[in-house]
Amino acid sequence: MTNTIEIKNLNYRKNYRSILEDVNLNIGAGKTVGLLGENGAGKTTLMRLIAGVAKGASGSISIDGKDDVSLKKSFVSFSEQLNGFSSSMRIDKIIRFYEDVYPDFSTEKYNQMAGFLQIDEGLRLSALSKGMKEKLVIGLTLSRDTKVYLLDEPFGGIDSMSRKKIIQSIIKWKNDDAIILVSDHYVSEIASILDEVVIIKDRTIYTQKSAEEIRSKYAEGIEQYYESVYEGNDIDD
Ligand SMILES: Nc1ncnc2c1ncn2[C@@H]1O[C@H](COP(=O)(O)OP(=O)(O)OP(=O)(O)O)[C@@H](O)[C@H]1O
Repeated sequence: MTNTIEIKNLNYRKNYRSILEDVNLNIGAGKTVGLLGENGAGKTTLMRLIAGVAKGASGSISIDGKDDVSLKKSFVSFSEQLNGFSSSMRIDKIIRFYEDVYPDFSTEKYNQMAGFLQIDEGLRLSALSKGMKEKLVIGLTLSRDTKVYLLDEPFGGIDSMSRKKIIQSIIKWKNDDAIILVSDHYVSEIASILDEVVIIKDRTIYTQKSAEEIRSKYAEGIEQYYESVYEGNDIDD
């Protein structure tokens, strides 16, 4: 199988501080991967680098063998927060913007998700709660047809019923060969759909393991494994 995301010797500094060091990571086509790490570990930074939003790293990040920033925009759908939009903008205008900017954006797919996201398109951004904004970001991100979806801590403010529905829709709509990388501090709800787990610790990729391997070693599953890594007592080969 081809490696759809291939990261080699990636180093990134910001304001004279090292943020990521010697990151090497391969993610195969079709995988749903949990990117875990404590606050400030570098999850968002790594996603911004993969999406081509953050620049200035050394090393390489290629998607389907191509390391070209302009192509990344068409290959990667990244759940950026809606900071670029004015808070007085109406949701329907934001959706029209996505339709114009991303030729792969499917309004039909968005409308299907909107059924359970229950976001009134007539509202202005400023009228949305934290959880409603997060739902909108997820809906917009997943409604594109791309090779890679990056969901950065997507569920923080979302109630558990909606989380479950969103997770079901991820399974339903994901193309077989698309990659989903989803970051979080804890994983209990998404654990069931993960094929692999990647943990960032000490500015680098501490481990990448298949979810199956973790489940076979840890009775309580991925959450327990993640905690044991951070407590420094993971059972390893
Ligand atoms: N614009 C910036 N300028 C300087 N340092 C930054 C900037 N953005 C992030 N950092 C630093 O980079 C490190 C990684 O931050 P990042 O946001 O990628 O972590 P994270 O794992 O996503 O954290 P969280 O779970 O809290 O969102 C942190 O130490 C943070 O202070």
